[in-house]
Amino acid sequence: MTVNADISTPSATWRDLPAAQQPEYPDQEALRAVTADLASYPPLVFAGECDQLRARLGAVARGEAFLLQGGDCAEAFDQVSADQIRAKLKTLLQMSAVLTYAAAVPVVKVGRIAGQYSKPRSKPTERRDGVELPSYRGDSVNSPEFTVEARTPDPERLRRMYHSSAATLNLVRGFTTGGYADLRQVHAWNQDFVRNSASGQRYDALAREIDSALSFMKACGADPAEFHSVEFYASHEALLLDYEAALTRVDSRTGRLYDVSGHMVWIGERTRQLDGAHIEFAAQVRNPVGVKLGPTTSAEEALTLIDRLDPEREPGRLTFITRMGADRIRDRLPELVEKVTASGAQVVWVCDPMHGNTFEAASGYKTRRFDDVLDEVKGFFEVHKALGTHPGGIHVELTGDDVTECVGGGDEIFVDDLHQRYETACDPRLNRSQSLDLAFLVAEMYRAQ
Ligand SMILES: O=C[C@H](O)[C@H](O)COP(=O)(O)O
Ligand SMILES: C=C(OP(=O)(O)O)C(=O)O
Repeated sequence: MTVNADISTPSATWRDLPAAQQPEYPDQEALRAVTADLASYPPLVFAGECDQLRARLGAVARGEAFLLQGGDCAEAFDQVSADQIRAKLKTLLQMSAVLTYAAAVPVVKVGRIAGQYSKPRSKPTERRDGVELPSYRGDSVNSPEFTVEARTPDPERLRRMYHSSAATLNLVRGFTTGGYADLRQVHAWNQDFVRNSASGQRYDALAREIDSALSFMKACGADPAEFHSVEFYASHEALLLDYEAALTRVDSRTGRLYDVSGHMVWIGERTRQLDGAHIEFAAQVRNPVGVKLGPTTSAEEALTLIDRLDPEREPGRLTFITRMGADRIRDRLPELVEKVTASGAQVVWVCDPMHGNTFEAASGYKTRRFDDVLDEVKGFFEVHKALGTHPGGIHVELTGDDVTECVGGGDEIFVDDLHQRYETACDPRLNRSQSLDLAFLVAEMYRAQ
């Protein structure tokens, strides 16, 4: 049971600090009314579930499991449909089956889902044909159309974010515990895909092996409950502090604060200032938290983040999601890992191979090369191997749809193909085939490790 946190209590110390990347709402009274309503709504997740994820991530920190975290760059309100949610889940389940079976490691599955509606932007405004308007900041803030009305931040969108997250989470819970995620469905997840895709065919061969292994185990009398449902957790960037605070509640079991908008929340590269509101907010809640670390992060900053966010040095509490870029990871990561390890902290190290590898194609589309994504993951594994530390997982932007947003991959997408199905609301995502390719390659790297 959780009860509302009084957001004017000392736990709201973040309110006195500068908060980067917040929308400028023209109607503050409307914002207050919406957040007051949100504070009265039921939690989207339970504190006990957050504790369970923290324990699972503790196993990752100790080198006993691998984290697969993935989903849309930005979820969109008009894509809260059964088909879209199932496609994302199916892709993550397939990737997880590949990693579990081919790398023989337990996989902790966390979606960028049911709350990933807010985007930090490089520039506060966008200019087109001499007209300047606020940038699109995700469906929780405004709308992508280039009109004054669409781009004006509207606090009512926070309410839609809550309801969209609730609907998504409800379906995800149904899929993951109601039979769809049963390992015996390992073929079914691939049915619409296998015929015309190299990665689909490779997956099908693996699914056949899994099937035989399951039949063998069943014949031996082993058919554990773990094979019939999966533990799946929801995560998003805790960007809009008004929303996150309205969903922060006191856990009646422990008296501690939990952000019940998602199981895990992370603080982005653009909002992780040590003296800023986001880190202060994350320090107050008991959820497992992540922090993105870009290529300019110093070892001192990483150590201070540990002191702030994981003072009890609890494995699973803090995940560092590095996003250095393929050309910098081998230079930048070793010092961070070495100094953090020397400090005695046991954080989860995760590689986001997407955000340091974005570029604009001549056609104007933002894109990423599959080879750069792969190279960053390779660099991540190399660094951890050299230091004897655990490459804890990957964090990827992906979709279950056959979009053409990133170039390369086994079923190669060329720069000239980008226009065919470029559907992301913000950054380019791996499509289903590229996601599976990545899972197979990561599994190979993990085994070699
Ligand atoms: O997903 C991450 C950021 O929101 C995104 O990379 C920012 O993109 P921009 O540089 O186009 O603002
Ligand atoms: C904005 C994101 O990443 P970063 O903070 O690493 O730029 C993101 O993961 O959506």
